[in-house]
Amino acid sequence: MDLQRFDSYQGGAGPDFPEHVLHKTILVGDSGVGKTSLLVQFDQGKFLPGSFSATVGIGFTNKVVTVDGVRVKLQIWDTAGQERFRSVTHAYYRDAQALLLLYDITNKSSFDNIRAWLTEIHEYAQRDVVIMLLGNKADVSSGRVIRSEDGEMLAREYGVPFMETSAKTGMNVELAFLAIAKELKYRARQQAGEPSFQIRDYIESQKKRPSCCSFL
Ligand SMILES: Nc1nc2c(ncn2[C@@H]2O[C@H](COP(=O)(O)OP(=O)(O)OP(=O)(O)O)[C@@H](O)[C@H]2O)c(=O)[nH]1
Repeated sequence: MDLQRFDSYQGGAGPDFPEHVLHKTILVGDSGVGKTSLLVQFDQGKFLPGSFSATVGIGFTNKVVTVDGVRVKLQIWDTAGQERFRSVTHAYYRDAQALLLLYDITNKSSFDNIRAWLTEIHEYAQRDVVIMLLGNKADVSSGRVIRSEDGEMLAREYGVPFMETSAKTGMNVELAFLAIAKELKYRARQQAGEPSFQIRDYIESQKKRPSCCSFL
């Protein structure tokens, strides 16, 4: 999919947080894992089935989410997963506040490559960047080759939050971005007396698991 710059602001009433600041969030992972589809599902609430058209270059969508009555502006960058675009993508890591790292539960090499992605992220991104690991295409039961437990184990090893998502059904898609927004809001504006926000606990308490797929 060729990307253009397009804005879509949504969100309820409430004070902006912080004023006019866009929180840069980047979607990364191998080609075909579903980065564009995840963003389209989050932004437009739909899934575009059909033949796969790889992203060329990089583009962004602005989106406002309301967390705890506060509007958080996310600027979500969709990157091309193909190797030939890697050097372009690296340049965008530096000022990212959050990275959603995707693999495809039906594609083993996309999971095996997660370690290499994390090495790149640690090399090019800020040290305190929020990283979340997502096992996408959780709606596909018959083609599953990566167990949810394997995703969880890898995420635990790297100390990052994890969940499975489906850009097709929308499962956990909103939650992934909401959790990022909550974490960024918490980091920037912790109120006196406010309990500390634990992103992994939050995700555990909210996430939905695929109703099929416990066979592996
Ligand atoms: N069943 C299913 N198919 C999905 C899901 N997400 C994406 N797909 C399909 O997987 C293919 C690749 O999706 P994209 O969103 O284009 O993948 P991408 O990661 O953006 O790929 P690049 O742009 O090359 O980096 C498309 O045919 C999508 O329809 C999902 O959650 N479930």
